[in-house]
Formats: sequence, C-alpha cells, structure tokens
Amino acid sequence: MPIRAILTDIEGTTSSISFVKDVLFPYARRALPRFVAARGKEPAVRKWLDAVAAENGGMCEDAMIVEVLQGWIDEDRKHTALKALQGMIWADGYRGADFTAHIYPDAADALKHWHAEGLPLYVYSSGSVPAQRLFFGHSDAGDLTPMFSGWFDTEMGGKREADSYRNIVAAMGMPAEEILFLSDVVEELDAAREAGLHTALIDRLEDYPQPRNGEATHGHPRVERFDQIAIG
Ligand SMILES: CSCCC(=O)C(=O)COP(=O)(O)O
Ligand SMILES: [Mg+2]
Repeated sequence: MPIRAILTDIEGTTSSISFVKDVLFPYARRALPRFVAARGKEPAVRKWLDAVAAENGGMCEDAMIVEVLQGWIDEDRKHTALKALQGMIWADGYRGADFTAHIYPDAADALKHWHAEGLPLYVYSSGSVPAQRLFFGHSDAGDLTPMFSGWFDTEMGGKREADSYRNIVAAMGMPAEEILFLSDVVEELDAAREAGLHTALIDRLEDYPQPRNGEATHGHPRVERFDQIAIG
C-alpha cells in the first residue's frame, strides 16, 4: 500500500540529540527552582508537581520535587509530568530568543517537500505537545507548525508500546499500512511495526557515530538522511 502520511519522532530524527541534551535539558534543569517558586500554585503546574510527589511517597516540599525532577532530567526519563513541565519552561527560552530549535536541513527540506505534495505530517515525540509546537514554531528553519496535521505525545502511551501506535492510528483515522513512522530508536520502530505501520530507521552519524547495520537495524529500512527515504 502506498504511504499516505508521515509520523515522525523529533530527537535524533528531525533534530540532533545534542541540541536536546546540551541546550534544552540544561536550560530546564537550571530554570526549574525559579519556575516552581514562581508558578507552582497555578493549577496547570500544580497538577504535574503533585503527580511527581504522589509517585515519590507523597513528599510535600517543593524543593524535594524539584530535586526529583532534576534527577529525572539527568536520567533522560520520558515521564509525562516532567515533559509537560519542561515544555512550560522552554516556552520562556523560545520567547526570549535564548535559542532556536535545531532541525537538520535535510529534514526541513523533506518535510516541506512532502507537505507541498499533499502528504499529511504528524509528530509523535516524548516531548509534550505544547513543547513540540514550540520546537517546530521556533526552529532553525523558521515556523514549521502550519505544515503539521497533528501532534502526539506520551498521553497516547509510551513510544516503545504497540498500543500507543494503535491509539495514534485511530486518532489519524487512516489504515496503519498507509503510515510511515520515522525514528532513531529501533524499539520504537518495533512497536510501530507491530501495530502495522511502515517504519524507517534514521541513523544519523552525528548522533550515532557507530552505524547500525545488520541485526542492529531489527530489519527496519535504514537511512542516514531524510532525502534517502523512499515513499511509494
Ligand atoms: C519536542 S520537546 C524536546 C525533546 C524531548 O524532550 C524529548 O524527550 C524528545 O524525545 P523524542 O521522543 O522526540 O526522541
Ligand atoms: Mg528519538
């Protein structure tokens, strides 16, 4: 069946891992204490802080919650509460023009080309949907948000679980066999394939200096850049 929609991951796929690890995560880590002190009483913020507290024995001190969150940033935990809070913090960074979001030029070009061809584009990332919109709204290639038809985060489920992709397919309202999922993580591609989607492993040498070949690809088609992706 021909590909009729693209679903893409962000970190390691459209954009470099080092931008996320070396720019976004340290920014959120530094800003967390001041952010929680300033906005911790807002219901939209409190709800996530309370969720973190509940998962950690019901701790009540905000300072302790901040420490837990900073530990999760260091571990690269893809926790929905952390991701929601990070998105709110990064909003200040983008608005203050402290940084723009990295996007590989080949990814920006291919997304623009597919969009012009009428192929709907969707994002599925561990970053929260508001963080995804900020990311593509303030990218090195400008505001790319108008090109996207939909956004999905871990509210749909974890990225290594087939059911998450089934949920996304249902939300997209088209057969799984018509969707191509792009990611740098083979376990995510395995889950997507289990749900019936086409897959492609984006194996960027900037992020993964040891190319993944043979068994390491888990049988997923492997490319190093978006212009090598075959549609149809
Ligand atoms: C778009 S928000 C920044 C990226 C982020 O926080 C993250 O966890 C990215 O994970 P991905 O699923 O895009 O690999
Ligand atoms: Mg990724």
